[in-house]
Amino acid sequence: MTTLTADLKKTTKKATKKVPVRGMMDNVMEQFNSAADQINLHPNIRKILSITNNEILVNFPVKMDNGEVEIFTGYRVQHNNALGPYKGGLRYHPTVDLDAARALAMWMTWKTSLAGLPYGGGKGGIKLDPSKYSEGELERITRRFTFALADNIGPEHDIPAPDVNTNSQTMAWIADTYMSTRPPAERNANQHIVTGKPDGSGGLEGRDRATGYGVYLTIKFWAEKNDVNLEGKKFIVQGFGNVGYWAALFLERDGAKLVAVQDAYGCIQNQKGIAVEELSKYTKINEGSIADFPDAKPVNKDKFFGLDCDIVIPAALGNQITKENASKIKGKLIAEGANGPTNVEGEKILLDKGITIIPDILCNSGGVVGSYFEWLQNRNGEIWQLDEVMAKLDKKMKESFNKVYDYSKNENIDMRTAAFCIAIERIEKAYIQRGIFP
Ligand SMILES: NC(=O)C1=CN([C@@H]2O[C@H](COP(=O)(O)OP(=O)(O)OC[C@H]3O[C@@H](n4cnc5c(N)ncnc54)[C@H](O)[C@@H]3O)[C@@H](O)[C@H]2O)C=CC1
Ligand SMILES: O=C(O)CCC(=O)C(=O)O
Repeated sequence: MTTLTADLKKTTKKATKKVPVRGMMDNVMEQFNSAADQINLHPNIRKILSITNNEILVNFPVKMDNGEVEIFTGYRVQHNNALGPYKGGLRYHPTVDLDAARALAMWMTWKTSLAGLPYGGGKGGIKLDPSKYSEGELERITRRFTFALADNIGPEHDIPAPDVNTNSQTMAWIADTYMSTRPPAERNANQHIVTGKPDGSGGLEGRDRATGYGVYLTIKFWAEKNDVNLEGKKFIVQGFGNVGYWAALFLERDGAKLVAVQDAYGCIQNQKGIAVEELSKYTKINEGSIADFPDAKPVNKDKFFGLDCDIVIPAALGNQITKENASKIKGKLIAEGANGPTNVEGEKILLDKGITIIPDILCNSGGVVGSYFEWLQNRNGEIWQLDEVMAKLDKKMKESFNKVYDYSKNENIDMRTAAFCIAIERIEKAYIQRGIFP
């Protein structure tokens, strides 16, 4: 008995000593609370925004190519809809869980608010590694997931979009499945149930490049404000998918030089420059991977963020820049293509070193702005041209960038806190105008 108690005590002591791993929710909540303190947010609104409105978890069966049935778990978290329907992507990745979906949904609320869109925030996905499934299996998984979610999403209620490991094909399957669940006369009026569709099926020309273009624009705007010439500037990109590829391409076209890339399969470097289109062509014949690209040398992935460069673009997953690697970063500017790539501890180190961070909710907001254009296009029965889309995107990104930049200078705070303050103040105003808190 004594021994058991002593053992229990030992275990408890050990357990309390253990350093907890920071989840994505810890980060988004710390970011939110520090902005809420800055603007002295109404306590009732702080309570509402600290929690998600709805959390949908679905388990659904799908028949695999070998005839066996596998059960998948999908999520859709709807954080807040004070400004309009929930909006945000669907991610297919082994790290998808409730904590990740909650945090990503919250970031969407701030992002859509900051961008001045009539949307709230949502996010979701399926916990799976898509590389383990055939195209046919992924189609059946997507259709089953859509069917399971169908009563909880809608073109005026919650509008999904692409994210990690989902693309225009995934969105086409979702649109097709969702529309088939509606009465025949209403089917075509539901095309805006998802954005990021292929441009032959209601998609918007330019949505494919919208996020990466927005990342590039925010870097360009920052460079202009700070008298920096992008010509010859070296940049590194983590993630060479939709966001990383397009951001790199636009930066290269402006004279900057891609010198290192990391993806899920490898990490490569060439200080003389890596040709973006050549690397992209290579990934298409190499199962999506950058590994062993002939015109670059492999690098240990733990060295990636410490490589010599001027600009760092994390464009893969969350929690990548942390207290373990932040002090090694040599770039003077971080442009967050990914959602939540820098955790709070990593950010503190970067800010102390005088490194500027263009925060995710501003930097990668070109994607959801493009999605808004697609949604309007579908709703109004229009077809927009590429040059028109890019010009409108440019204008929207510039407005957001200037708002955040000026707020940050006026209040003497970092750009993330400034972006959060602007986003939260817009939602606070909506609640107060509605008279919820007389
Ligand atoms: N697609 C969009 O329109 C938007 C995406 N984002 C964010 O941008 C990020 C990237 O999204 P997409 O480019 O759409 O995804 P994607 O699926 O097209 O590409 C993801 C890339 O990240 C790489 N990657 C995955 N795990 C990695 C790891 N552990 N280490 C290094 N690289 C890894 C993959 O190999 C791939 O190159 C995500 O954080 C997403 O939430 C943000 C706004 C909009
Ligand atoms: O295009 C959208 O609706 C949202 C894209 C997304 O998931 C994001 O901005 O993180």
